[in-house]
Amino acid sequence: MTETRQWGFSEEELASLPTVYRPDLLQDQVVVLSGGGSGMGKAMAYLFTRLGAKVMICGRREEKLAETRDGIRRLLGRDIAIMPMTIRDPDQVDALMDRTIAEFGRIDHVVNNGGGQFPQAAIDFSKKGWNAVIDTNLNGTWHMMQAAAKRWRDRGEAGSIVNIVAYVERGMPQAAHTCAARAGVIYLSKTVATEWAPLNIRVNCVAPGTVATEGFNVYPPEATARFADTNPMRRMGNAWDVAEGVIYLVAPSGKFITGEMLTIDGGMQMWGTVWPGGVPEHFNVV
Ligand SMILES: CCC/C=C/C(=O)SCCNC(=O)CCNC(=O)[C@H](O)C(C)(C)COP(=O)([O-])OP(=O)([O-])OC[C@H]1O[C@@H](n2cnc3c(N)ncnc32)[C@H](O)[C@@H]1OP(=O)([O-])[O-]
Ligand SMILES: NC(=O)C1=CN([C@@H]2O[C@H](COP(=O)(O)OP(=O)(O)OC[C@H]3O[C@@H](n4cnc5c(N)ncnc54)[C@H](OP(=O)(O)O)[C@@H]3O)[C@@H](O)[C@H]2O)C=CC1
Repeated sequence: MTETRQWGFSEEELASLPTVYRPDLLQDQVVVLSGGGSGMGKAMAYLFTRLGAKVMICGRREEKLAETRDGIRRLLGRDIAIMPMTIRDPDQVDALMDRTIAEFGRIDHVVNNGGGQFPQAAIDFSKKGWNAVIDTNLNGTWHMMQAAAKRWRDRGEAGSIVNIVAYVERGMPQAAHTCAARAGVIYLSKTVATEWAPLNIRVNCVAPGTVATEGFNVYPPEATARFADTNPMRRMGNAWDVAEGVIYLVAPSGKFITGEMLTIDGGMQMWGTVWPGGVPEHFNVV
C-alpha cells in the first residue's frame, strides 16, 4: 500500500487545540526553541505562546519561521521573535542566545528540537551524509546547551533544557546516524544534568515515536504508510502530544526531574519497528 498526504496541524488547529495546561502557566518565561518553523517545533511555539511565554524560534529557513510568527500574530495576537541561523555554527548559536537576552531580558528554557536525518542503510552512508546528521543532531544540540548554560552560570540564573531525541535502545534501522547522534545527546544530557544541578540547571530529553509532521516528507510513501503500525496502539502521535510533554518538563511540574527521558511513542519502545526507508525483504514477515 502507498500513501501520500499532508502531515501535521494547520495554524488554526495549533491556535485552538485544547490543552491540559492553564493559560498563565509560563507567564513571561522566556524560551529559545530550535526548529520552530515546522512540525513539533511550530506546535511548541504556539503552545508556549498560549501559556504566556515569550518565545524565540530559530531554524535555517527564514520563510518558515516567519510563517509561524505571522500565524501566531494573526491567531493569538502575540509577537514572537525569530532568528534564521544554523545550530551547527557555535558563533550563530552565541548570537541567538545574546539576541534573546537583549530582546527579552533573560532565558528560562531552551528546547533543542531542530534536527533530522534521511533514511538509508548504514552501509551506504556517504561521509558527507554521516557528518551532516552528526553535526546537526549531536554537535548542534551541544552548542545550544553549552551556550545557554554558560549564560545561566555567568548571570547566576536557573534554567532548563529539553532535548528532542528518539527512542534508541533497540537501535534504529535505516537511521543509524541519527541513532548514534541521539544516543550521544541522551548520555550527554544525563551527564550534564549532574554537573549542572548545582547551577540550578535541569536537563531532560523527550523521545518521540512516529509523530505525524511535515518532517515525514523525507520518507517514501511506502514507509509512511506503515508508520501507524509501528507501535502497539497502532496509530501515530501528533505534535501536540510532544509539545504538552515538553511543557510538563519545563513547568513547575518538572521541578524535581532532571537527567530523565520522557518517551512519547505509543509503546513503540516495546513493539514495532519503523523502517523509515521501507521494509527489507528479509524482515517482511507477518
Ligand atoms: C526514523 C523515524 C522517526 C523519525 C522521524 C523524524 O525525525 S521526522 C523529521 C525528519 N525531518 C527531517 O529529517 C528534516 C531535516 N533533515 C535534514 O535537513 C537533512 O536530512 C540533514 C539532517 C542531513 C540536514 O543536513 P544538510 O542541510 O547538510 O543536508 P543536505 O541536504 O545538504 O545533505 C547533506 C548530505 O547528506 C546526504 N543526504 C541527504 N539526504 C539524503 C538522502 N535522502 N539519501 C542519502 N543521502 C542523503 C548527502 O550526502 C548530502 O550531500 P550531497 O550528496 O547532497 O552533496
Ligand atoms: N516526527 C517524528 O516522528 C520524529 C521526529 N523526531 C525529531 O524531532 C524533531 C522535530 O521533528 P519534526 O517536527 O517531526 O520535523 P521537521 O522536519 O518539521 O522539523 C525539524 C526542524 O529542524 C530545523 N532544523 C534542521 N536543521 C537545522 C539546523 N541545522 N539549524 C537549525 N534548525 C534546523 C528545521 O528547519 P530548517 O530546515 O528551516 O532549518 C525544522 O524546522 C527533529 O529533531 C526530528 O528528527 C524524533 C523522533 C520522531
